[in-house]
Amino acid sequence: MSTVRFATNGNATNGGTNGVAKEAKGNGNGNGIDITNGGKLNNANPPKVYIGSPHKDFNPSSNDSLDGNHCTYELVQSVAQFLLDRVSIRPKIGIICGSGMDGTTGCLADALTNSTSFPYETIPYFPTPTVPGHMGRLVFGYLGDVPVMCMQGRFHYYEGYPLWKCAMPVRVMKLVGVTHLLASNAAGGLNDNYNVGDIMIIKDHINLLGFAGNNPLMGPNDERFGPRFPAINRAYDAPVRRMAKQVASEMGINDITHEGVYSVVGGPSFETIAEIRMLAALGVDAVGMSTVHEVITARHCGITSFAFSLITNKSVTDYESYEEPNHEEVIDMGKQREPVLKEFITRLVKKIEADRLSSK
Ligand SMILES: O=P(O)(O)O[C@H]1O[C@H](CO)[C@@H](O)[C@H]1O
Ligand code: HPA
Repeated sequence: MSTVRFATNGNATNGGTNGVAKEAKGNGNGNGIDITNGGKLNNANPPKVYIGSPHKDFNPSSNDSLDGNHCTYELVQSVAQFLLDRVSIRPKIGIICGSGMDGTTGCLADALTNSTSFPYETIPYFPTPTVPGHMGRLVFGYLGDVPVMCMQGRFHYYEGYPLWKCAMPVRVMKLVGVTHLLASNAAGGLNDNYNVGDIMIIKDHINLLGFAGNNPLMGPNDERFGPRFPAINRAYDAPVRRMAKQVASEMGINDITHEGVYSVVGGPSFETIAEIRMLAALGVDAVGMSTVHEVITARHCGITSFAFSLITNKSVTDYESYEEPNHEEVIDMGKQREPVLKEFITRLVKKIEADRLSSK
C-alpha cells in the first residue's frame, strides 16, 4: 500500500493510505513546496496539497519512459492511477487555464472547493511549466457543485517540449475519466471588431505547426487512445459552443463575446506584421501559441472539446506603429478579466454537467 502525503493550509501530514487524502494539524511543511493554495480557505474542508515525491510509490511498467517520441498507454494509465489513488472525486470535466488565468490568488483553481492539488513536480512524468503566468498545479475539486480537474498552467512547444509531451496531461485526463475539455488561452486579436478584454469562443483553428509537419499525434499510434487518422473538422463541439453563447447572454456580456478562428504559431517570438497580415488574410481572428495540440489530442481520444481565447492585445498590423506585444500585458489582462472568466467558466461547467447527466 502506498503512503499518501498531503498538506492543508500550512499543515503537513504523511498519514493516510491508499488514496485517502488526510489532513493534519501543525505548522509549516518543511518540504519546500508551497502549500498555501493562494493563502485562502474557501470552504469547510481546507484545500489539500500533495507533497509527495513523484517516483517514490510509482511503478510504471519497466519499458515506459518519456524519453522517446511518444508516451505509452501504460505510462499514461499509471499516471492516471497515481492521481486516482490520491483523490476521491471523479471529474468528467477537465479545465486548462491560459496565461494570466491561473495566477496565485483569486484564480479559477482557487474557486474550487474541497480541492486537492498536485504541484506538477510531484506527479510522475509530468513536465513542469517554465512560463510566468503558468503556475504548475493539477487541482481536483468542485466548481459550484460540479467535480472538475483543472490544469493551473499548461505546456507550450516553445518551452522545448515536443507537442505530444505538451499534450500528455490531456491523455491523463482521459484515463482519469474526463469526457469534456474546456481550454482557455490568451491571444492576440486580429479581427477589427475585437477589443482587448473580449472573449472569443473558438469555432475552428488553423494549425500552422501542423502545416510545418508537427502534430501532437505524430509517432506510433495506440488505437486505445484513438484512430491513426482522426477527423478534426468538428473539433470544437457545436452544442457546447451554443451553451457558451447562452452563458454570455445570461451574463450580459454578448457585446464582448465573439466566435472565431484561432491560429497557433510556435512562438515564443510574437508575430511580424507580415505574418499577422497573412493570418488575417487566411481568416484568422485570434492568434496564440497553445490549445491546438490539446484539442487535437482530446478529440483523438474522444473527449468533447471547447476552447475560448481572451483577447489580451490587438495584433499590430501597421508598420508605422510603435506598439509591441508583451507577455506582461497578456498576464495583466488575464488578471483583470479573471472575475468575468471565472463566472463564465463556472456557469458553462454547470450547463455541461447538466447536459451530460440528462443525456446519460
Ligand atoms: O496560450 P496561453 O497559454 O494562454 O499563453 C499565451 O500567452 C503567451 C504569450 O504572451 C503564449 O504562451 C501564448 O500562447
Ligand atoms: N500572439 C501570440 N500569442 C499570444 C498573443 C499574440 O499576440 N497574445 C497572447 N498570446
